Amino acid sequence: MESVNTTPTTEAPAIRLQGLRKTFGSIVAVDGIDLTIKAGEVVALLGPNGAGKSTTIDLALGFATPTAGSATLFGGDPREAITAGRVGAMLQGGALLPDLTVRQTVTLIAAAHRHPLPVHEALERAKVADIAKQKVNKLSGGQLQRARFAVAIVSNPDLIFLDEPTAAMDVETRRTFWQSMREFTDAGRTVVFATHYLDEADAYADRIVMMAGGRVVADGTPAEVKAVVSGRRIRASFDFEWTPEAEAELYELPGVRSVDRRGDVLTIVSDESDAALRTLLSHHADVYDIEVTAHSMDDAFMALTAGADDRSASSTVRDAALIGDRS
Ligand SMILES: Nc1ncnc2c1ncn2[C@@H]1O[C@H](COP(=O)(O)OP(=O)(O)OP(=O)(O)O)[C@@H](O)[C@H]1O
Repeated sequence: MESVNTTPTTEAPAIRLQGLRKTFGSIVAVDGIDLTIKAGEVVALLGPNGAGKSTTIDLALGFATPTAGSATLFGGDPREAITAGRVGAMLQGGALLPDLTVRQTVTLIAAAHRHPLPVHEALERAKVADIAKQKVNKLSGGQLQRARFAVAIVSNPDLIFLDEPTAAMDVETRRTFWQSMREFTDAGRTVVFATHYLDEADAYADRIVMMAGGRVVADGTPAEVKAVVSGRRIRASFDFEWTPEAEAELYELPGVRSVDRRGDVLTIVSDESDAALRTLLSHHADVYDIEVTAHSMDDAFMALTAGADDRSASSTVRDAALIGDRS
């Protein structure tokens, strides 16, 4: 009788980067990154231009050799995972053959894999079934991105890397793209995507890894990253006379961090926004058009990536909160 090994195995992380570093001459593109991404996580890689996002993805895929450190996928060499069809990628500038149709392109890639999705399924999932007969060189920028997504998923990968996948997509196409991504990840697949659209990261990622100057400056859930910039913003129009005394009084409101005035609009940032608003209204019952908003991902991005080039950036949200507090 054949023996069956029923011992449970601990699944290796989808991605493990250890002490990862890459230099190009005197340029330090990636400056010592330690990152573990578990299977099933949807991770957004954020950071300003030149932060090292694309280089990190290239290193994780084994497309570039690290100057120091290591990158593994599912506990092994990235090239093994790629050969096994476990990894799909949509990279910046990844070219497709111009004279093939979308269907021919996806069919060609499917043939190179052992356990591909049926071609019609990949076309439907990427929402390109309607343009399957169109030649690649006749596609618009947004259509081309969707075709490249079909190519990335046809191997039926467990892990997918997307480098600025929605660049060149209009608002509606972006929405449709993320809907198909969400359907695709419902099956527990791991996704790492780099983007400049902070709203996308906020809406679709479980985890945000923010990079600046080749380092990780924040790593946490979208809510944790946004919480780095503490307080809420109260904005209101006012009619009262703006005097030094009136301004000083506003600084006495509970939890106030800042007071700003533009024309007849007042902005107060407070850690105790409910109490601050109540007190404000008790002193100035006539303020109107009141808005209370949480800080946005844009605010967190600005606070976390500012001054990263001085290489003093920290590596966790907790530490990064200090950067936010000081700014
Ligand atoms: N092949 C290369 N040769 C020389 N320098 C490079 C190379 N690739 C990247 N760099 C440099 O490494 C740094 C990081 O670049 P990278 O493309 O990884 O950043 P990024 O965060 O993806 O930026 P973007 O948002 O603009 O795509 C930059 O200073 C870039 O100029």
